[in-house]
Amino acid sequence: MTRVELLPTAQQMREADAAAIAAGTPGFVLMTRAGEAVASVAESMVTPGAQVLVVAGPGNNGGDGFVAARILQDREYRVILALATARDRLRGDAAKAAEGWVGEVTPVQAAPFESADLIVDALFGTGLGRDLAGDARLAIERINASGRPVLAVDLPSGIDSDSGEVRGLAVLADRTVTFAARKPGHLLLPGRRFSGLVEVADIGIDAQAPGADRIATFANRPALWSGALPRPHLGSHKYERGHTLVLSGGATRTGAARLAARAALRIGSGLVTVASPPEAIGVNAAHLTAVMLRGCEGPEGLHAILQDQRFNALVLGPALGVHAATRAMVAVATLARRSLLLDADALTSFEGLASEMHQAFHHAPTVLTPHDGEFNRLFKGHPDLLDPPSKLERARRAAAYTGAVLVLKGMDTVIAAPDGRAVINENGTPYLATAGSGDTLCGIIAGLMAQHMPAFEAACAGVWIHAAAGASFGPGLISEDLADLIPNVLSDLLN
Ligand SMILES: NC(=O)C1=CN([C@@H]2O[C@H](COP(=O)(O)OP(=O)(O)OC[C@H]3O[C@@H](n4cnc5c(N)ncnc54)[C@H](OP(=O)(O)O)[C@@H]3O)[C@@H](O)[C@H]2O)[C@H](O)CC1
Ligand SMILES: [K+]
Repeated sequence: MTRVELLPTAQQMREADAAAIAAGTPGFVLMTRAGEAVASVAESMVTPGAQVLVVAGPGNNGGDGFVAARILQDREYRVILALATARDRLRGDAAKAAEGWVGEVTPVQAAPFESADLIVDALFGTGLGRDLAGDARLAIERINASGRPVLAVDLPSGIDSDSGEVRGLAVLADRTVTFAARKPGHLLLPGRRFSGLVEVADIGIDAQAPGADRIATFANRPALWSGALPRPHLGSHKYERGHTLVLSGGATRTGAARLAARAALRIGSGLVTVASPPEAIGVNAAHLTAVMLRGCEGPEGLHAILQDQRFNALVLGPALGVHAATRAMVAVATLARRSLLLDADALTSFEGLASEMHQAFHHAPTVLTPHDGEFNRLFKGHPDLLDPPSKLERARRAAAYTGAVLVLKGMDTVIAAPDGRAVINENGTPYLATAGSGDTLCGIIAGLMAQHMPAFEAACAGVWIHAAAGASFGPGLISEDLADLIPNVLSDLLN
C-alpha cells in the first residue's frame, strides 16, 4: 500500500529547508542538489548540443536555474541564461550560484525564446508573493508564446504554491521538478494543469514530518484510510453492517435515490431502504429488489421511520426539491443523530440560510458534498467562507463553520474535516461528469458510514473509490454503471 504523502505549505517548506540547514546541510548544497535534479530532468528532455534557455528570477528559484545552467553547459548543452532582474539584486545562495555561471546572461527582452529546444522556468517558486508584472510577466508571456518545451523549477512560475491559483498569469509547463515534496499547488486546479508531469527530487530535506500543531494537507491515497475500511468478518450479520436510508424525490425524480441506494448496497451497507413519497412508491417499487422501500410523507413521515434506531446512515438531498420542506427534512434527520450525508437540494435549500448550519453537525458524523456552484449558493452572504482564493481554505473554513466533513467536489475534490485535516483527490476522471455521478458518491460515502467508518475517512475513501470505479470504465460511462464497478475496486483495496 502506498505511503501517506503530506503536501507542505510554502511556509512548511521554508521551515523544513531551515531545519535541513540547521542540521548541517548548507543552503547552497541544497541549491546545488536542486540544480542537479533540474539538469538531469532537462537531459531526459533534450540531448547534448541542444539550445537550452534558462529564465531565472531574483530569488532562490533563480539560483536553482543558475546551477542547472552551469551543469548543462558542462555537459555540452548550448545554454543561455535570461535574467528577469538586475544581477546585483541577487542575494545569498542565488548570488553565489550566479557567480558560478560564466556563460552568457541576457535580459529577458533579448532572450531567444522561439529558438530554444528547451526552456527552463526558474523565475519563481514558493516565494511568489503577488501577481506578476513587469519583466517577470513579459518573460512568462514569451515563454508561453514560444510554443517550446518547458521544464518548470519547483512550480510553474505564476502558480501559487499553497492554492494552485494563477497570480496574474503562469507558465504552462510540460514538466515540473519539485523538491522534497509536491505542494498543494501541484494538485489543485489550475496549478495541476500548468505543472504538467510533476517529479519530486530528494535533495535531503525531510518535508513529511509536520509538527502536530500544524495544518496538514495530504494527497488522497488508500494509505490514509484503508485501515478504516469495513472488513466483514465471519460472524457479521446484516444489521452489524448498518442500514442506510435514502430519501427519494417525487414520482418523476426517483432515479437519484436509487443510484445512491444501489451504491450504498454495493459498498457494503448491510441493508438499504429508499424512503419514498406516496406518489413515487409505485415507480420505486418497480425498480427495486435488494434495496427495500418504505413510504415516507414529509418530515413527520421521516420522523416516524427514524424511531427505528437501526437506520444509522441517512442520505438526503438528491432530487428532494429546493424548498422549506427539504429544510424541515434535514432538521428531522439532524435531530435524529444518525450518520448523515447532505447533497444537492438538501444544501441549496439553505441558500442564504447557511447560518442555520452553523455548528449544526457536531453531534453526529455528517458529510456535505457540494460542488463549487452549490457551495457558492449555500454560503452566499458569507465572504469569510467564499472569498479565500484557495479551495483548500474554503473547504476547511466551511467544515469548521458547520462541524461537518466538507467534500468540495471537482477534478481536484478537496475533503476537509472540522479539525483542520484536509485531503486533495487526484484520481478523478472527466468521464465522471455525467448525470447521477454525485448521487452515486452519496451512496458510497453513506454506505461506508453505515458500516461505522468515521466520516472523514469515509469521505476520503468514498471519493477515491468513486473516481477509481469511474476510471476503470472510461469512455461511455453512465451513472448506472458505477455501483457495479465498486466490487473490483473494493477487492483491490481489501486484498
Ligand atoms: N526548501 C526547498 O525546497 C528549497 C528550495 N529552493 C528553491 O528556492 C525557491 C524559493 O526561493 P525564494 O527566494 O524564497 O522565492 P522565489 O525564488 O520563488 O521568489 C524570489 C523572490 O521574488 C520576489 N517576488 C515574489 N513575487 C513576485 C512577483 N510577483 N513579481 C516580482 N517579484 C516577486 C520575492 O521577493 P520580494 O522581496 O520582491 O518580495 C521573492 O523572494 C524554491 O521555489 C526552490 O526553487 C532552494 O534552491 C533549494 C531548497
Ligand atoms: K519556477
